[in-house]
Amino acid sequence: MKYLLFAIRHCVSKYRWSIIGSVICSLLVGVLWGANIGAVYPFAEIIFDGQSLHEWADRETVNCNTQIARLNTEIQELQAKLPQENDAEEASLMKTRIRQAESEISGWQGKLNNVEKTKPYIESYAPASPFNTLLLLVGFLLVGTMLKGFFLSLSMMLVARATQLTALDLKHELFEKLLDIRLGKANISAGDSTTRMQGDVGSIGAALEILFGKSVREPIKMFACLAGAAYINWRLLILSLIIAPIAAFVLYRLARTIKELNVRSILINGMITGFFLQIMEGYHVVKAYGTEDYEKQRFEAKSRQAYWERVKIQFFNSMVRVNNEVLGLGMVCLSMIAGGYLVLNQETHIFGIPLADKPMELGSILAFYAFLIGCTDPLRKLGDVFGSIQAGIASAELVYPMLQADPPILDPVNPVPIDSVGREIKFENLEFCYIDNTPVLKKLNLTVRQGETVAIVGPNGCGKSTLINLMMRFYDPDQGSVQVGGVDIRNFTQHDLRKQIALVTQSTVLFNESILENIRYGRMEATDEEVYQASKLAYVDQFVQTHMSHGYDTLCGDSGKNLSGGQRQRVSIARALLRDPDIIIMDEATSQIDMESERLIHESLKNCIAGRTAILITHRASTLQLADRIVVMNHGEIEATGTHEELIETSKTYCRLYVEDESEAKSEEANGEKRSAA
Ligand SMILES: Nc1ncnc2c1ncn2[C@@H]1O[C@H](COP(=O)(O)OP(=O)(O)OP(=O)(O)O)[C@@H](O)[C@H]1O
Repeated sequence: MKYLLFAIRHCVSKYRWSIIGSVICSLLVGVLWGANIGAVYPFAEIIFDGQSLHEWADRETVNCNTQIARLNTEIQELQAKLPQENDAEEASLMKTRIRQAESEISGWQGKLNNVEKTKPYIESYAPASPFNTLLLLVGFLLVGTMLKGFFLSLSMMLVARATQLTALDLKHELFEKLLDIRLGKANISAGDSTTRMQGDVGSIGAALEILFGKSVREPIKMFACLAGAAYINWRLLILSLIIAPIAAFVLYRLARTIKELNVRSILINGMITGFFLQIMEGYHVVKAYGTEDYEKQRFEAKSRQAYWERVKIQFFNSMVRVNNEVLGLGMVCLSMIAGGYLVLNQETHIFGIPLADKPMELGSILAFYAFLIGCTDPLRKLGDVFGSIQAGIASAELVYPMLQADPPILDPVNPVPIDSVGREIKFENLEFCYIDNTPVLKKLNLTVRQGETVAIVGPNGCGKSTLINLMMRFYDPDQGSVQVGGVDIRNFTQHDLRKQIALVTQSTVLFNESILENIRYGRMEATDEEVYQASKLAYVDQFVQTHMSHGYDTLCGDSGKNLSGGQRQRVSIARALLRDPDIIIMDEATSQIDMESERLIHESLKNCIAGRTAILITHRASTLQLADRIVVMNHGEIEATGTHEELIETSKTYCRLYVEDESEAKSEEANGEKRSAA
């Protein structure tokens, strides 16, 4: 509940007028609900007795006075007899009877006072004939019901406004947070993020809507009925409520179980979402390898697990309803037995326990039952929504810790302005591991001078991309530092740092936007003209003009699937060129580009890296030619540094990579020639 309280607090503090308005409306609904039920009394006592309100008031005045006089006489007689009574037991009975009679007198007196208080109003406003009194009551019921409906819908609208806006705020806050906390080693999967954003925020919104709606309205209605019942006979009401603590305990136990089941169900759903996203992403691999049945079975197994959790939740939710209905019925049954006994025997006590000031009339006991039955409807409605509140509590327990988590990569309190330093990049004694005790970088030292172009080569998995991840501050090193201009990059704001860098990643990430917008992502404020300029330099313009039906407005599709691998790479390079950065980082940027494009791009790359600090991770000999220096990495360490010729002589790893690469290139060239000859 602690976490849902954060959402409640937000809703109350930010949308307080809607909440206050809805509570006032709910109060009016409750009062009108109780008043409508209370109309049973005049129907039973007055109308169906063939009287008007005037006659009823007169009759009641006479009746109360008669009863008070009768009881006074009885008391006087008993008091007169008491001194002569020698039998102690008899004397005690007489004393008890005197006390009962006194209590009855106060009951009749109370009723007399009420009747006398209402009499002037009845005389001024109430119709004189019984039928007109009936019409008045029916009119009162109709108007009461219509007003109740009006205030009910107003309350629902105000609650929906406040709670849905709270859910919206939460969604925005979570989106912003997710943009920060997926950096570093925190392992928050796409499935979990999606479930938090889609399902859980909705579930919190629904729980708030119930909490400020039904959970306020229904207890008020219940309270109005209980107040009505207590007004008629509070002692009988307490007797009726004797089973309430047991029901409350059962409810408490059920609440815990339902919440735990909801947490489990949400986690399983997160897993299913993650699995589903993965299958949709790797759809063509599934088709190509014919693993549809295998994936179907895996999906069915996970869905079945989720199904069982839902079934269990529904079972316990139904138990809540049963519990509430048993409570409501138990209250009515207890009051029926006790009240029936009092009315039928015209008694005020049961087993010596006083349950009424005066013997109850049929109208009073019928109104009392009506009020208790009036309580069962809110109880049933509360039972129905109880599960949704528990689901909201469970969702809040998953969403709020995420919102409150510190981003793994933090900006410094007093950042150094990045413009005040040079652009030399230094990796100093760098150590890093993704998984504990599995070092990926081992005391790595490397300096890239300002304006220098360094190519990094090395076998798969040796840590080249990790180096880039640390340079971009997607992760912070375990030991050592990455420096720009001699300053540890942790002293710059992340925004400032990344603004100086254009990154072209291994897997080209494009969004399902137009080609124009995908390129503009490099610098959001760039004009169309600047985008076209960068496109020409990266040879995007070439294929846009010839292959794209809607030119630069052509959509790239999910993850850029409407473009070929090489085209995606070129869009990505255009994006980096548009950024006009001080530092360029390319991770295998040219791997998917055909030979002709590669040649042209290299020309533009040459211009692009001129005067800039550049790190190129590549295996391609042609790209290596752009580098001032080549660094060979192996097993998370720098194995050798030098020019191509030097490394051929000094580095076995480089020699192996380069020779393989060269022979690969040659065979590609030969294949190309064969194809063109054919
Ligand atoms: N997010 C991650 N969690 C755990 N281990 C990771 C993660 N990313 C990379 N690794 C591991 O770190 C090691 C270095 O990976 P890295 O991507 O830096 O290699 P690389 O030199 O860029 O390889 P390649 O040439 O194949 O791109 C690998 O053994 C890899 O399995």
